[in-house]
Amino acid sequence: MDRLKVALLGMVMATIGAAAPISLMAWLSWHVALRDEQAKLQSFAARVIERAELTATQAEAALGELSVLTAPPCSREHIELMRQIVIGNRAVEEAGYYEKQRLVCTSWGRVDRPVAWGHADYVGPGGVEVVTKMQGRVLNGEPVLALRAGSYDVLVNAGRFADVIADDGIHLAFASNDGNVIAESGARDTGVIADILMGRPDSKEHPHLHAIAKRASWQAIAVQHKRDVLPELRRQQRWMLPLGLFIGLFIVALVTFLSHKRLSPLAELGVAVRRKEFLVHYQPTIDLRTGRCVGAEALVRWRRPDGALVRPDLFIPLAEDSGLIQPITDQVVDIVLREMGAALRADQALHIAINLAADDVCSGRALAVITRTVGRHGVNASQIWLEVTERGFVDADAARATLARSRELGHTTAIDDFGTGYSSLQYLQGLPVDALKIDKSFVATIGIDAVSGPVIAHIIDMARSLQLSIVAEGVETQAQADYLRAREVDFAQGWLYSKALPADEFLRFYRSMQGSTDTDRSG
Ligand SMILES: Nc1nc2c(ncn2[C@@H]2O[C@H](COP(=O)(O)O[C@H]3[C@@H](O)[C@H](n4cnc5c(=O)[nH]c(N)nc54)O[C@@H]3COP(=O)(O)O)[C@@H](O)[C@H]2O)c(=O)[nH]1
Repeated sequence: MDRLKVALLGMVMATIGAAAPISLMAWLSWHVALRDEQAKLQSFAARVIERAELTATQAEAALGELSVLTAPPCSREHIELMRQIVIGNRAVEEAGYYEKQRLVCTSWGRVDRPVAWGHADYVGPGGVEVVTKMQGRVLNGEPVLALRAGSYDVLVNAGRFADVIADDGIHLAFASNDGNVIAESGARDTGVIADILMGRPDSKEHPHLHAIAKRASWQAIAVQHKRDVLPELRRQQRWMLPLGLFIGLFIVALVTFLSHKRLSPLAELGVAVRRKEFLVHYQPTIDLRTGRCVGAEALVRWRRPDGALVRPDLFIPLAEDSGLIQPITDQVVDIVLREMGAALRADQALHIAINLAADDVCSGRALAVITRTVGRHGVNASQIWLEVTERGFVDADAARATLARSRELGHTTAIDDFGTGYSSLQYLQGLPVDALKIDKSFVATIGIDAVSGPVIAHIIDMARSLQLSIVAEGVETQAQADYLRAREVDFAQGWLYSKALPADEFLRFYRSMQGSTDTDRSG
């Protein structure tokens, strides 16, 4: 993914990451507030049911006491006993005595107008009848409910059934299961209880919240307008919104961090390794004696997704520091054998030099990869030169073992950039190497730097005394080439001959030079 896409994706994710937790917390605080208010309504409904049951139990107890009275009906003594029972019972307002289904006397005296034994609305489990709208008997203008058993009834203020102290805005109702409202209390939202009893406010869009508690033939309903949830909502939002903001900021910081990491050169290089974005150019190696191209140095390049070609000195140090160099070496080996396999098989005098990094040399791991790949392509190991810089000798014993092993396998091993590190004659003597590449900084001094000039002569003498082949790098002028040939340096590379070329161009160059000599070239 290119940088623009990563940056865009990062921005989109950061925006979503910031907005999502804040929206989620806003949504959650609303739902938690609704849930809490719903739970509160449920507890009020349950309290109404408990209150109603207590009232009914007390009224039934009064009926039980009335049923065992033995005084002559409606006598002074009987009325007094009824009154005592009413006074001693917190739920009952009045007791009545019936003969032939007509009210004859109550706890307050004889009745002057006849009240009929009306139709019972419900019959409880113990045979107690309930009349919800008692005709003809009213207490202080309030509707009453009668419970009857035997010849007696007791009147209960219907309001007692819903007589629960609730928060402002909560409407409580006590009703029969068939939808007959018996008592209501608290704020009144006209029509809402009827809606609920008819099962209408199921929709989440309904402006009211409600809870129902049921017991036997009764139900209690607690209702509240959703706008009354706002104080609870604000309470929830007081901690949820800052939490959402904090999570949002955390996500933005995380996305920013990951995007930066993803956009870092190292991350890009990691992606390049995974996607195999590397290619190889070949810088021809010229035999200074014959002037012919006898090989090439494989030099890696990184082609980025936008097509730009990145020079190795810009990414090889990063790859070496991060451990990515090993897979890069593997890819270079694979590309070289794929592109040059046929030419190498056709001309066994042709060689390709591959650069090994310090990690490859110390671990020796690259040798196994090279051996496998070379074998797969049917190429002689001797045609693959391995170049090692002096940085590869940090672990001298490991490097020595790798060089010895590569020699056993048949590769030519060369010390690259010779002269720029700490190599000495004594040090070189102990190393199993076959060739020495003189760094281009020394070649550049030929003919112009009187002080450094003798150094290259010294390096050539030293290599000669160790019977090492010599390759001069960075040959840019004919004078340099002449000097090197006069000093019997074996090979040369440099812009005098060619820059590093793509595979097909290198093969053309190599074939074009098969018949030529250095004399031809220098004209
Ligand atoms: N571990 C690996 N290292 C590698 C690999 N491929 C390259 N490298 C190392 O990267 C360094 C830079 O290489 P590059 O940019 O390709 O430069 C090479 C030549 O283009 C340049 N050169 C060649 N001729 C001339 C010249 O006449 N003048 C001049 N100014 N420059 C010239 O020199 C570089 C080759 O250097 P060397 O390797 O020392 O022969 C470089 O250190 C590469 O080693 C890889 O696959 N693995």
